[in-house]
Amino acid sequence: MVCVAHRTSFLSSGGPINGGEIASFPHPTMSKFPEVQGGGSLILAWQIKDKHVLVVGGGEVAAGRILHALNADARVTVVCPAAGLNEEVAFRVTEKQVSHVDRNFEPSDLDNVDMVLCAIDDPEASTQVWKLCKERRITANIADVPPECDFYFGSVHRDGPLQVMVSTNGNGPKLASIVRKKIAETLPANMGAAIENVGKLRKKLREVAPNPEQGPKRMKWMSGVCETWSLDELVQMTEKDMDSVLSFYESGKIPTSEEVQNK
Ligand SMILES: C[C@@]1(CC(=O)O)C2=NC(=C\c3[nH]c(c(CCC(=O)O)c3CC(=O)O)Cc3[nH]c(c(CC(=O)O)c3CCC(=O)O)/C=C3\N/C(=C\2)[C@@H](CCC(=O)O)[C@]3(C)CC(=O)O)/[C@H]1CCC(=O)O
Ligand SMILES: NC(=O)c1ccc[n+]([C@@H]2O[C@H](COP(=O)([O-])OP(=O)(O)OC[C@H]3O[C@@H](n4cnc5c(N)ncnc54)[C@H](O)[C@@H]3O)[C@@H](O)[C@H]2O)c1
Repeated sequence: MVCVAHRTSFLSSGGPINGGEIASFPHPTMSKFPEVQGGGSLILAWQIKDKHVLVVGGGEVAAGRILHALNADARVTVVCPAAGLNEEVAFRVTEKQVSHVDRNFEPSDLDNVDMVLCAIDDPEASTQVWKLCKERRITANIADVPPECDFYFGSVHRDGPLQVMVSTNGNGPKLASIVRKKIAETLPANMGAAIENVGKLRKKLREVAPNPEQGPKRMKWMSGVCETWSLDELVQMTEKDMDSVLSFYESGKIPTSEEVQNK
């Protein structure tokens, strides 16, 4: 997941203050704190693993929703007459990647459901699904009906543990897809692999320094490694290298890749 703002360097994250300068604020409306820009969405990385997602409909849009939910390890049930399933959704049913209820939606389908994704070509029925979800306080997205969405989908680039989501907040979904492709083109091909290795290293570091009091030192050191090692070096980092890097932690030193290789 990419997070644009950084908790300790928000001043340089493109707010109203140029270049992160904290000198003086002659303009009365200027503040040393980031300007609030309402009208956005709260972009989160929803942990839906093992939760129950109900997908209403089995067409092309439903197929996309199902893939997003499965990629997040959710348990997915699709309610849709078998005759209405498109090739991809039918494949997921045959492969038992999803459970299938072979009929039109019924209110009882909402029992024990954590999230509803509705993508049907029947506006009246989908508004009914939305109303029932709200009565039962179930989080829902009705495809293409912004006023009937607790959240919108976005255009997603995926590379291993990395996910980059682009939202235009309902203004232009096609443009979201174009911006996503542009962003993806600028990323190095090995970004996902580098992130995987950093994930492993962080896990090992927590084993070496498990105490909460170590938190600030641990985070500072980990950030230092990410800044010191190039992406290619992070991709090449072996388990043995990781253990070697970790042997420097106690001293606070951040070794370069060469220092680790020569150790
Ligand atoms: C990003 C993406 C994610 C996904 O669905 O996975 C997504 N729509 C995608 C494609 C797409 N959707 C539409 C077109 C046709 C061209 C066009 O109209 O532009 C295309 C292009 C195509 O198909 O290539 C039609 C459309 N969509 C919505 C409306 C209703 C309205 O605007 O009022 C209408 C008009 C219906 C009409 O006119 O009748 C509404 C929504 N669509 C959203 C998400 C949410 C806002 C996201 C944002 O603003 O960033 C939101 C609000 C709610 C939601 O559904 O969650 C996915 C691209 C994935 C990718 O390729 O990477
Ligand atoms: N947000 C987006 O990205 C986006 C893009 C294109 C279309 N849409 C919208 O999403 C909806 C679905 O589009 P599609 O292209 O997947 O349509 P589609 O015609 O391919 O699929 C509709 C599906 O809904 C099923 N269905 C209809 N009534 C049902 C009911 N009561 N219960 C269960 N299943 C039912 C049909 O059997 C079929 O499987 C449409 O409203 C469309 O406008 C959204």
